[in-house]
Amino acid sequence: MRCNIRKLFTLAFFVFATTLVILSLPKDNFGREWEQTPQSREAKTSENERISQNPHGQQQLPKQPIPPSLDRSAFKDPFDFEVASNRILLKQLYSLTKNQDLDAKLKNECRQNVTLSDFWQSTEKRTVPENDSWEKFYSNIGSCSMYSDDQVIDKLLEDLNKMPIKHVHIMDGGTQVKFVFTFENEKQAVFKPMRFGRDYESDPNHFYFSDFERHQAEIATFHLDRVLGFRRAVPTVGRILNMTTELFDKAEKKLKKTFFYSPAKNFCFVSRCDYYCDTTHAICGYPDLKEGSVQVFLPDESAVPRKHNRSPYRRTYSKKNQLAEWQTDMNYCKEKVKTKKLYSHGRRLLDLVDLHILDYLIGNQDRHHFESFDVFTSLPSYAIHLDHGRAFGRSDWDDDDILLPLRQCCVIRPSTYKTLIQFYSNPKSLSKTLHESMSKDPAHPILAYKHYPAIERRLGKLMSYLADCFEKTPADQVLITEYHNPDIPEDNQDEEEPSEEQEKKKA
Ligand SMILES: Nc1ncnc2c1ncn2[C@@H]1O[C@H](COP(=O)(O)OP(=O)(O)OP(=O)(O)O)[C@@H](O)[C@H]1O
Ligand SMILES: [Mn+2]
Repeated sequence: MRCNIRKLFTLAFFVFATTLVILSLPKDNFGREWEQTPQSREAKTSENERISQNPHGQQQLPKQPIPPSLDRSAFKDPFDFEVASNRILLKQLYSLTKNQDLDAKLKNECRQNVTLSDFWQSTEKRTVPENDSWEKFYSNIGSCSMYSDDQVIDKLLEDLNKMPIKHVHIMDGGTQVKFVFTFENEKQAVFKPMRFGRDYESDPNHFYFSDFERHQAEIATFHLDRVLGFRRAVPTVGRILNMTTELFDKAEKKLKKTFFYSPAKNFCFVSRCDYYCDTTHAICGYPDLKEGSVQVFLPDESAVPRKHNRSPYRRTYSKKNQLAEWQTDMNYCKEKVKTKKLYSHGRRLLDLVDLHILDYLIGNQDRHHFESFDVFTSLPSYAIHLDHGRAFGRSDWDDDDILLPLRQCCVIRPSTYKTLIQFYSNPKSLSKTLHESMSKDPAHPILAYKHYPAIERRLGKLMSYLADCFEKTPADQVLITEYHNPDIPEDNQDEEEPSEEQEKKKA
């Protein structure tokens, strides 16, 4: 009897101790990480599924989700994280730039801001039509920014989102699936379809040049560009389309042929392009709805020509030689960029820095070229912010190489600096302002909320790189409205470096 009681006690003690041990064990690390970042229900299920199916292997392609704008309840508080600017860094920046009159400087940034219609009127006595929102946008293209009148842009975005579509063509050029929409008024736009949910993170084993395009990155970058005051990105809006009536029925023959019903009875297409236009990567509706980005077509190049320039900060686009010269040589800007005709005098070096600041915030490693309008003959042209389909691929990682133009050249426009420091020091953060702007899009929410803390984190690092520049270079040489290299003669100013087309013709 006594023996049995002792056994019972021992057993009870053992069970109690085991329970205590189990309770005190740390929870699965993946689970904790995911609980920390704000995100949608969609992310939790797809990511947890991915991890449980394949904890250490390659990412699998996630299922195509329903257009999130149809399921707003899935999105919780986007600002469930702390934005803390570094007071010491802020103080350091204020003190290093205390003698700089930013407002006086930024007045010189754009010496002559004219619209295309005013320019043609005064130089050629030509009147530009303004019959619809496309024509209004075209005629208001400026010599210092792509647009200035928000009402014109908002109406254009509304039309891009609502106007009935007349034809759908496969777009030539580029590498991944894109359509050209022709609307009732014969005006056009570029459509990029949604492939994955907003929470999809790029596979870390994929190169930037083989990553999937993301339609939401195009929309979000248009908004961020506007929030940052650049206004050099192409207006882009979200749109949910009916696969049958708006895409299939209006599609050209060679596109129509690629439509099919999947085993799940969803209507899908493959289209034709160089990458990911095959049955395993088919784009499917739910069951007949498809979301995508609609970006206004830039004016036809025969009327408003553009120059296509290869970026000096282009990556290698090669698996074998992965690092470009600029990624290994911190003197690259001084020796190889500031000395080039295109960058030695004028606005272009500052444009390049602005472009890379934007790219850093959005995580875009794919800046191989940039285009600029070749129409304001006597005025310097700006780099158009175009092609952001590969941005917002990772929220957990920052590629500081994207900022090398700033870190090496150490120049920045006073207006850009003013905007950045305002956002960094203000209680109304950059991500909040961006969120507010994107909320106006009919397909909102545009970004998975986990990208908001990523943007704030990157802004903090950007400010710290700026402080490094101010530490090693006098502030008045960093905050400039035009760059001029005293060692390079300025005489042949209008004889610009040949564009890529000219180089190709010569070859
Ligand atoms: N909105 C637009 N209006 C006019 N032309 C455009 C527009 N968007 C893109 N293009 C043209 O189409 C080309 C390809 O577009 P984009 O760069 O977006 O495609 P991509 O598939 O990302 O290409 P790549 O893989 O070469 O980067 C651009 O270089 C540009 O000249
Ligand atoms: Mn691209």
